[in-house]
Amino acid sequence: MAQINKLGVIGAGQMGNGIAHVAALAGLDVVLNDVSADRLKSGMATINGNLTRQAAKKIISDEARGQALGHITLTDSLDGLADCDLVIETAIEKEDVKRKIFHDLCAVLKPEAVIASNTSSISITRLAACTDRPERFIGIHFMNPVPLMELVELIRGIATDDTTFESAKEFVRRLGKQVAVSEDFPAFIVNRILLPMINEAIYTLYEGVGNVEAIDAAMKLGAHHPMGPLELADFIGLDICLSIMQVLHEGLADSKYRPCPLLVKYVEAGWLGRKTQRGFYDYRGPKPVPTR
Ligand SMILES: CC(=O)CC(=O)SCCNC(=O)CCNC(=O)[C@H](O)C(C)(C)COP(=O)(O)OP(=O)(O)OC[C@H]1O[C@@H](n2cnc3c(N)ncnc32)[C@H](O)[C@@H]1OP(=O)(O)O
Ligand SMILES: NC(=O)C1=CN([C@@H]2O[C@H](COP(=O)(O)OP(=O)(O)OC[C@H]3O[C@@H](n4cnc5c(N)ncnc54)[C@H](OP(=O)(O)O)[C@@H]3O)[C@@H](O)[C@H]2O)C=CC1
Repeated sequence: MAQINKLGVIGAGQMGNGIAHVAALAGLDVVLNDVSADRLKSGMATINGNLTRQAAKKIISDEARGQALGHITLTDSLDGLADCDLVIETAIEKEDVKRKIFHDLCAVLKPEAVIASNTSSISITRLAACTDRPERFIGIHFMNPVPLMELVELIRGIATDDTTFESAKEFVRRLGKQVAVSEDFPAFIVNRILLPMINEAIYTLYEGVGNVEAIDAAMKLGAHHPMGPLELADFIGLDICLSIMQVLHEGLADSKYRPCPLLVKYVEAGWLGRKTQRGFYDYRGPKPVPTR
């Protein structure tokens, strides 16, 4: 089984910085890549902030915090990932963007390295087919926020070999997370169940059954969910929610997965949730205010 010592992470957004955070804490060398130098800087600032909070709460020691930061290097070029043992792609949930990344990555990455995608919904078999190593390609799907969530889904493509699967399992265990194995179907397990629920909450808002506050309170207090579905949608990112619903709708060809027109409208407005400071809530003031 291939030992993973050096990890590459493509995309320094909320998932990329979370994966870099937990891998560095587990003692792996991490190279974090993004197309934008500003994104790399803000990703690193987020990691630093989250590690500092964990140290302040005595979840980790100051020494562990310092060591983790020392394990992370930044690069704005895929060449910087050439000698990684495993590279996890965490760019936006658009298949054409991911395909281009894998095409360019394969040209520079050592042949024995494993490539993974953190995609929320896209077929692993299809992504693997655009690489030079479908047998060493796998879905490693972390949950958000990565430092706090226990689960990682592992998804084998049709060609993924046993060595790659076992290495990925060992990697996830080393990060202290639990594995759930999913077959390669649209949106896998967690999002196959979670996203239709969120989409239904948006329909509930669209049809005027309740307002934002009522819907979130109903599910928090009435079903004991830690976050209301609209608050959670803002947290995930409304662009990501829409992409997942589109993959479910197209992949399963069932109208029950039709993305709510209100979700489409928010994304078209650029109101993507927390990351753009506006979604079902407006985050620009001292406390989130419902937008409906
Ligand atoms: C879309 C996909 O493909 C798949 C997905 O990921 S779907 C999304 C899955 N995730 C969820 O469903 C999350 C649902 N929410 C929760 O479980 C909880 O609200 C939560 C775990 C996020 C927060 O827990 P909570 O009990 O509400 O506590 P809360 O007080 O808000 O936060 C606990 C601590 O974690 C911290 N925290 C939040 N995000 C963090 C992060 N990224 N890194 C480190 N710490 C973080 C909080 O700041 C807080 O610390 P302080 O008390 O020092 O402020
Ligand atoms: N949000 C969530 O709750 C979860 C998301 N996921 C999945 O993880 C992936 C990332 O999501 P998330 O972190 O939320 O998204 P973000 O939008 O927060 O981050 C994506 C990052 O990738 C960067 N990026 C875009 N194109 C490239 C490229 N060609 N090369 C390198 N970096 C690039 C973006 O830069 P820029 O902004 O400059 O374009 C941005 O920094 C998606 O596939 C998503 O479905 C999985 C689990 C949970």
